[in-house]
Amino acid sequence: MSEIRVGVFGASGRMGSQVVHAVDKAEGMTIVGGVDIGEPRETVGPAQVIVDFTHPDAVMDNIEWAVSHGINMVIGTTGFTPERIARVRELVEAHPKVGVLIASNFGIGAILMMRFAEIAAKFYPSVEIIELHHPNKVDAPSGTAATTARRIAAARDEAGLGPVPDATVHDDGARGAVIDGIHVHGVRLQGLVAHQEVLFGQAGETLTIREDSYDRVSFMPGVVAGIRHIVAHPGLTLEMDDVLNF
Ligand SMILES: NC(=O)C1=CN([C@@H]2O[C@H](COP(=O)(O)OP(=O)(O)OC[C@H]3O[C@@H](n4cnc5c(N)ncnc54)[C@H](OP(=O)(O)O)[C@@H]3O)[C@@H](O)[C@H]2O)C=CC1
Ligand SMILES: O=C(O)C1=N[C@H](C(=O)O)C[C@H](O)C1
Repeated sequence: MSEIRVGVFGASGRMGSQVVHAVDKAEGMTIVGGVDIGEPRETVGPAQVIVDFTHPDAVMDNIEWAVSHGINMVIGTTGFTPERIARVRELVEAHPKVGVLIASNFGIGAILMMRFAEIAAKFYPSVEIIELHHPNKVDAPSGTAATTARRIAAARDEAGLGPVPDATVHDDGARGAVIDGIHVHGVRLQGLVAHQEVLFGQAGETLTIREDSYDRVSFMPGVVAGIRHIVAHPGLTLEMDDVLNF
């Protein structure tokens, strides 16, 4: 079988450079081009899959371009609101042969953390998220924290839990951002890479689910699995649960 031809948007970035290396080493796929800001996207023209780790301000335009050129995408760039997801859904519906995978985190521990948090959500009235990242991160709160908050909120809704009872806000941001009713706190600190804690509480007990990525190499098996998945799955795939089959 022929190799999957992979292009990378954001190829010189912290993540993009790791992706180039990981795809180069992976069996059954090969790098056909990399693009950075200001460079022509046509460079990756022969690609079957484009991996995008660029910037929340750039990613929607990149998707419009790739999907309209019939190229599948694996997207790790963050900044996806429900409105942005709806637009991507429209695009892939208009190009039914194309697959787009959007995952806010490709690390296995983070994928499990989000799932575990979703399972725990219905058992605890109180919940808060703390995300901790390197200081050069462009966005806050992180995509992982936003996705976790939305999934927890959906699980709470489904279980008939009301709003989190501890959400008093009369301060200068000390209680963090609020996403779908869930408080999210962002820490930016030299020495960190990517970390998150989800704290659950009820009378007399807490549960903390924590994941730490110490090196961006931790995201690479997920990216490679995403590339293999998307060439066989047209349409929109959100997050890694279906890719990992759980
Ligand atoms: N889903 C996941 O598992 C992970 C997601 N991320 C997300 O990935 C994104 C990138 O993170 P990171 O690699 O740390 O960031 P970097 O700033 O290190 O890399 C981004 C790269 O994209 C380039 N770039 C910016 N705009 C464009 C564009 N329009 N076309 C092509 N290239 C462009 C930048 O170029 P220049 O430097 O010249 O601006 C840079 O080389 C963020 O949204 C981050 O949150 C990060 C880690 C894991
Ligand atoms: O910018 C990063 O570094 C990361 N971004 C993603 C996010 O915003 O959740 C994934 C991971 O946390 C690393």
